[in-house]
Amino acid sequence: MSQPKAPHCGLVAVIGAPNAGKSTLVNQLVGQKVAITSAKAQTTRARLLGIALEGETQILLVDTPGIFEPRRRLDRAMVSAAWEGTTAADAVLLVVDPVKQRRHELMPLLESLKDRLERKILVLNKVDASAKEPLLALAQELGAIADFAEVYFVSALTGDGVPQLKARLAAMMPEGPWHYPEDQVSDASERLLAAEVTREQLYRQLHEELPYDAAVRPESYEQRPDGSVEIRQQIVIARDSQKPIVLGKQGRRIKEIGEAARKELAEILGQKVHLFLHVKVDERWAESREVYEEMGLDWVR
Ligand SMILES: Nc1nc2c(ncn2[C@@H]2O[C@H](COP(=O)(O)OP(=O)(O)OP(=O)(O)O)[C@@H](O)[C@H]2O)c(=O)[nH]1
Repeated sequence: MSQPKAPHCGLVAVIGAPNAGKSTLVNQLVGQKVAITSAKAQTTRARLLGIALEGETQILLVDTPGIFEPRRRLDRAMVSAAWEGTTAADAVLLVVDPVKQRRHELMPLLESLKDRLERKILVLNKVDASAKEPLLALAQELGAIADFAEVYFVSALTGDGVPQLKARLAAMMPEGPWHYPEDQVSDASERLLAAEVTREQLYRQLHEELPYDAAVRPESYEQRPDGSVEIRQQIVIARDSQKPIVLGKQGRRIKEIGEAARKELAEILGQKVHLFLHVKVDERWAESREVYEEMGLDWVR
């Protein structure tokens, strides 16, 4: 792998309450879609890493799942993945939505930041949707709880303020060789990314009808000689009664989900995509080690 003359490389952990805009910010910092964003909270299950480049510096971003009260095993695994990603970081970004502050989720995060040695940066996001004065007051209030090295006001959506944040992050990264080739923006395998895209469509199209009880498992991912890619995935649901919801009348719903995911994938991968979806009922999927590992999560007791 070729390296620049004076390479710098470091890790930045991105934490925040669900829906604060972490995925959107990572995408904006990287400059293209890597992490999957959605209006529904807690959708980030797999740990995806965004890689941002700024001059000779590579910034590795750990986009963590929303941290919340863990109940099921799956939830505990998400929380553990979130924190695992933040242990050896060179900086921690706390992303806050100043409008919907979700204090019950924000406060424990702020508390836990107190003991952390990394450089802490407060990012007040969504400035496009909030008034200025309360923002300053909020920055002061949160700054009194955890000791932030810096505060940034950004809009991850429009990109406002993000270049400044990125330049500053780059300046904090230690000297060291790049970990990834220049053209790589994510270490998530394409299989996993493809499953994330389908899962996002599943949630987007089924809204509240199918809360968190579904997973998308990658089955196969094969390059065809004609330059296209054939992707097979399983939509795993917990109950038989959910099958008609996913399939829709005469299979129309799953067809639409597949079509939207296929289009998006073709765009991201830059090649023609053949996507095959199958629905499988597995009552115990949320307790299955295999499903966890496929999603890039560790199995926690
Ligand atoms: N107006 C506005 N909306 C934003 C901004 N950043 C993110 N959003 C929206 O907020 C919602 C949540 O954004 P995500 O990036 O998915 O949030 P997240 O923190 O990764 O969420 P989890 O995966 O649930 O932890 C989405 O609907 C985004 O479009 C912003 O700067 N301005």
